Amino acid sequence: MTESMNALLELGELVVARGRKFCLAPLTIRFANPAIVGLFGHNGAGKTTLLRSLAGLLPPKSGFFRFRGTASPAFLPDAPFIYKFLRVGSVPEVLSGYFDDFDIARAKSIIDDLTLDASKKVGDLSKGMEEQLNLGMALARRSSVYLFDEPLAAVDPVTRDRMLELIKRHKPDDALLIISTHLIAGLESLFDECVVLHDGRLLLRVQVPEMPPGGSLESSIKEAMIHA
Ligand SMILES: Nc1ncnc2c1ncn2[C@@H]1O[C@H](COP(=O)(O)OP(=O)(O)OP(=O)(O)O)[C@@H](O)[C@H]1O
Repeated sequence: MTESMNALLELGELVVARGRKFCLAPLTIRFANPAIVGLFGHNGAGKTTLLRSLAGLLPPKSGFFRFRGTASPAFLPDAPFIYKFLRVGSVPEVLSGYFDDFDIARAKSIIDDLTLDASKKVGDLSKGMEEQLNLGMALARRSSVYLFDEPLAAVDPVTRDRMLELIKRHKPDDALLIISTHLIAGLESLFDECVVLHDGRLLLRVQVPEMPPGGSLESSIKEAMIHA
């Protein structure tokens, strides 16, 4: 097997158009190893476009992406995807009908971890609880690639920490997780690497463990974005 075929995710000269004005420039990136990758960039940089395209929801104009084997990615969109009329306790059973790779036992244990009331309707959860449920159910899929679009945008700091714990506990060790976010401070310990987009182009890719001693991830990313 060639090195290239071994990558968990590989993008080759990927171009995705969004509307008439925006285009992800040809993106060539290879994610060889399991990791948690932060996807950064200013509003409109193309983060959602990239993740939706990798999730199979926006066709490439040209170029390619491929996952290792026949894996399909577990995608968490930026708006809740679980029907609000469902009772929390019935969500694992229902989602297992949608996703072949859904792990009902893991989903139930995540719901227990979140101490959510199984008899409540999803629509009656607070916004933060609903976000946690959606994140948890995306993690309950058995995939080698997880794509999470801004899961931490609308939650308070305590809920955010619980969601980070959930990710650390339930992300399979051998999987790649790409998570788009505007938050950098406080998340440094989560990321193995960071990718920054600017106007659809790859502006920066940093391996967090290779940062110079005393170097701040936040200032490196901000510097790159300011001088782009
Ligand atoms: N449905 C759409 N139709 C046309 N253009 C769109 C659509 N959605 C997004 N765009 C455009 O695509 C570009 C990239 O948007 P995208 O949502 O991918 O950026 P983003 O980095 O996720 O931004 P944010 O941080 O604000 O979520 C923007 O110029 C945006 O205006």
